[in-house]
Amino acid sequence: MKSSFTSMMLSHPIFYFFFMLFGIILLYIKILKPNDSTKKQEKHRFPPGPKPWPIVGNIPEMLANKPTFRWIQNIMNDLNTEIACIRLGNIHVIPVTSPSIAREILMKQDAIFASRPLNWSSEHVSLGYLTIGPSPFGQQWKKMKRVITNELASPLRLQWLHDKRAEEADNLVQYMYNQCNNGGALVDIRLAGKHYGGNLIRRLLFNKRYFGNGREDGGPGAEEVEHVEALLSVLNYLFAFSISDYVPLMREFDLDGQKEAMKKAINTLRKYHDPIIEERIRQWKNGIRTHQEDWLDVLISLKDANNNPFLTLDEIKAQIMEIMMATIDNPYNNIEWVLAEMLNQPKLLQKATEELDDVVGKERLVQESNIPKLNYIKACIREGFRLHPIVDFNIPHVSMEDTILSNYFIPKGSHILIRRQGIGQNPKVWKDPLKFKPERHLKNDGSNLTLIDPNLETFTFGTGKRSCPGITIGSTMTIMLFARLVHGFTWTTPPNEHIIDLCECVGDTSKAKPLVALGKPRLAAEVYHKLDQKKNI
Ligand code: HEM
Repeated sequence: MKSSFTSMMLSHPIFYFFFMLFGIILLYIKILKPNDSTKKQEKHRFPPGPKPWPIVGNIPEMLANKPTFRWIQNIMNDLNTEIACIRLGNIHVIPVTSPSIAREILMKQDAIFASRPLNWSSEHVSLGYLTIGPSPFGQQWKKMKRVITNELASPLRLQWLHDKRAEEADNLVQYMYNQCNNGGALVDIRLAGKHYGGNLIRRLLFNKRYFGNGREDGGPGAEEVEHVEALLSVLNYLFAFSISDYVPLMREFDLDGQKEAMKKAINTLRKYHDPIIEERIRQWKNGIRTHQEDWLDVLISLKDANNNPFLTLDEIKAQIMEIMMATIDNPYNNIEWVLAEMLNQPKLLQKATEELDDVVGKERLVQESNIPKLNYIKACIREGFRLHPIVDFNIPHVSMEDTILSNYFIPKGSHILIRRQGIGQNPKVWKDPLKFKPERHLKNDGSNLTLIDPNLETFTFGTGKRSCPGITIGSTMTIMLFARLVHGFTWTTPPNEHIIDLCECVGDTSKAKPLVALGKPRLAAEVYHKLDQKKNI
């Protein structure tokens, strides 16, 4: 009875009608019916940008218009837009110059935009995404972020490292004094700033300033010059718009020569770092070392729940290289620009000096404990970060799902490039955006100023999940570097230069010519001589 009913139904035309209808519905749901992403895309357009070619997108224009960051700046200026879309291969690259869109990315939609792009250079430098900066959002990033935030850069740990920082701030003054104590001399400020940063970070990580024999006058030896240049060179090649990052078929090739140059710089760094790290691990294993003295000791001593080392050798090596790189570039670039701008407006320099004399006096050197009272000094540094960040593009963020940003469709996998300089010089946000005016950062109530800008109108450290974990140490270093230079010495333009040339490099946002200024000691001679005595203790 049952089977005759089934066969009757199967032979009935209505069955075929419903069968076809069901098939069509399925087809519609699976293929034809727009999914969420297509719906979003239909309602919202991509941000404005140049029309892409099939497959390669805008790569041909990118290759014809080096440096890429200036090409992107020009596209945004021509389109008069604060958000754009440039297709490189099949990747949507989204540059942004508006603080409100940056807040949407890093605050409102932080969970969506908290990843990083996968590419050859970051994979290579992080030994396969073992470190924080270039790692995509995930367990490894969380593990290493906790290590830096809780173990290395916590307030207690930074307090523990105070004397090492003080020692390098003293060394800076002594090195400058040695150069100009005979009635004044021309001093290379960029060199001094770079090596203060290099000395400081080597001191914090390895408890040493010099890899080699060093120099009596406190300046960098050949090894330290090579070390700092290699750090800067690796930074230069990270996220440097290599074609192979956008066209997967090209991954194995080195068309722009970037891979070779980066490998060379990484090998230089490993030549200096690895023997120290390996020897130190041996010392801890053999019980020769039992007392923590620096960040390397802290990293080696971390233990998991079973009392095994928490970090592998590769994790320690890669993370140390990343910390070195993260520390080196921002402080020296900032103070070089700030001093250059202020040499062209000597009244500002005078105001900064007066603040230091009021707060510190002239009988001793400025110390970290003075920082809360140095609001004008901090305003100058903030103004430097606004106008002259070391690179225009922040480290790229990657969208982990399709989303809408400022009413535009942003597909999953897009690379978001928040333009630090674009934000800092945005005329909708800042009056006279190209003028160096520290006063704009001062608060009327005179309360303690910091270098952080929670509104992201100056994009210095970012915010949200991928924000900088080195804010305190980075701020302290930059402030101390600038304050020691201004408090300890008078600075004027070189005799044959009435005005400092403020042109930027074509290839990046650094000052085209290194700043050289005429320096003279301005404190009592005993203040500098005391440093000599300390050294001899
Ligand atoms: C004045 C000095 C510094 C400035 C201006 C600065 C700025 C920044 C910025 C803008 C970012 C990217 C934020 C984002 O992607 O949205 C960043 C990330 C980072 N910074 Fe700094 N930084 C400084 C010093 C340091 C120092 C001293 C350290 C290490 C102790 C450090 C470690 C890092 C790390 C590990 C990241 C990656 C964070 C992540 O991807 O989760 N930075 N920094």
